[in-house]
Formats: sequence, structure tokens, C-alpha cells
Amino acid sequence: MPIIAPSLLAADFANLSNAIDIVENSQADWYHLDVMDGVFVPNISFGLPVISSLQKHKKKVFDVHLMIVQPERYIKDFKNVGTDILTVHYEASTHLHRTIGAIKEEGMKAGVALNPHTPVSLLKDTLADIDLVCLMSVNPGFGGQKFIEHTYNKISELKRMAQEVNPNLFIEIDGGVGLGNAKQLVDAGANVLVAGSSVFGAQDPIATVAALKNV
Ligand SMILES: O=C(CO)[C@H](O)[C@H](O)COP(=O)(O)O
Ligand SMILES: [Fe+2]
Repeated sequence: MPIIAPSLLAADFANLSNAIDIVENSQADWYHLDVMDGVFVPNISFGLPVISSLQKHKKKVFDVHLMIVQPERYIKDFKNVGTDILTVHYEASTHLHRTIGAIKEEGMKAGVALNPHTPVSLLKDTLADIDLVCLMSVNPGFGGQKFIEHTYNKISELKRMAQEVNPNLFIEIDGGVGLGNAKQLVDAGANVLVAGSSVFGAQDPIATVAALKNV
């Protein structure tokens, strides 16, 4: 069964306690928290103070997706607000290997996200040290976008690479994921599905999480 990580980007920010209830009372495994700085991506979402407030009410895992420049500057800060898995973008990380090491030194799992244009082959020399690869299946910055079909090829290639050096790798798909493509993504090798609008935009978010979990 895939890990299901609802993205709070699609929740009602005036009613975040409802979003917490949905994650905690469903078969969801992780909170996916999208931090955007308006520089790496053309949108600004939320940051440390909001995540700190959520921390007091959560039992499940915080999977934080940093869409910011110089993510290495904030590793300790995200640890302090309860982050379990910290994902930085390949494209924003000049010294990726050092950043991965620094995240793990803080006791978090280390993730690397790839934009749709970034080939998975670029992770060849770091894959053994990474806990999670987040394949962006939309251009990062906004929820509710159309899934990019080429992602299936990237999943298969990454799965092949991981089998050799890191068979327990989390292969996370982020963007445009819903009931229409979840099974095909899992069949291709994904084991973590991020779902924003397909969960929080659904009539029954808890039932939607259950359906995604049981594809
Ligand atoms: O990282 C993201 C956007 O940059 C979000 O996690 C992603 O877009 C999820 O939203 P949706 O499921 O609505 O596409
Ligand atoms: Fe994300």
C-alpha cells in the first residue's frame, strides 16, 4: 500500500484544524507541507510559524517540501518545528551532498525533489545517501495543476536505479495525483503519493484518502 501524504496547500488556511482532523482521522500517513519563498517558485505559501502551530496538534509525520533558495540555511529551524522528513530541491542546492548530510545530522530523513525538467540520472552519485526522492509531476509553485505524463518514465528509471543502491528509497510523486492515476503510479514504482486538491477538494476527503490508500 502506498504512503498517502495529503498536501495542506489545498486546505482552507482559515480552518487548518479541520485539515488536521482529516489527516489524523483518515488512513493518511504523512502531512505534506509545501513551503514556498516567492523566489525559487513564483508563489509564497507558509513557513515556520504556521508549521510550529500545527506541530502542537499532530501525531503523524511531517513531510516538508522546501521550494526555497538556499534551503541549507533553515535545516535546524525546520527540525525545531517537528519536521520528520526534509526535502530540498536539487535545483536549489549547490552543495547537495553536504545538505543531505546536514539534514541527517539533525535526525531527520533527507529528501531531494526534482523539477519535471531535471533527469533522475543526476542523482546517480547521491542516491545511496538519500531517504526520499520527490518527483515533481507538475511545475512547482501551485496546487491543482495537470499531471505531467512523462513522470511514469522517470519513476521506472528511478526504481531501477534504487534497486541497486537503495531498495528502501521512498519514491514520492507530487502534483496532479488523484484517483485517476494513483494505481498506475504505484504500479510504476511509486510508494508515496502526495495529494492536495484531490483530497481537500473532495466531497469526502477521508473516503478519498481511503480510496487512494487502497488502489
Ligand atoms: O509541491 C506542490 C506544488 O508545488 C504540491 O505539493 C502539489 O502541487 C500538490 O497539489 P495538487 O495535488 O493539488 O497538485
Ligand atoms: Fe509538494
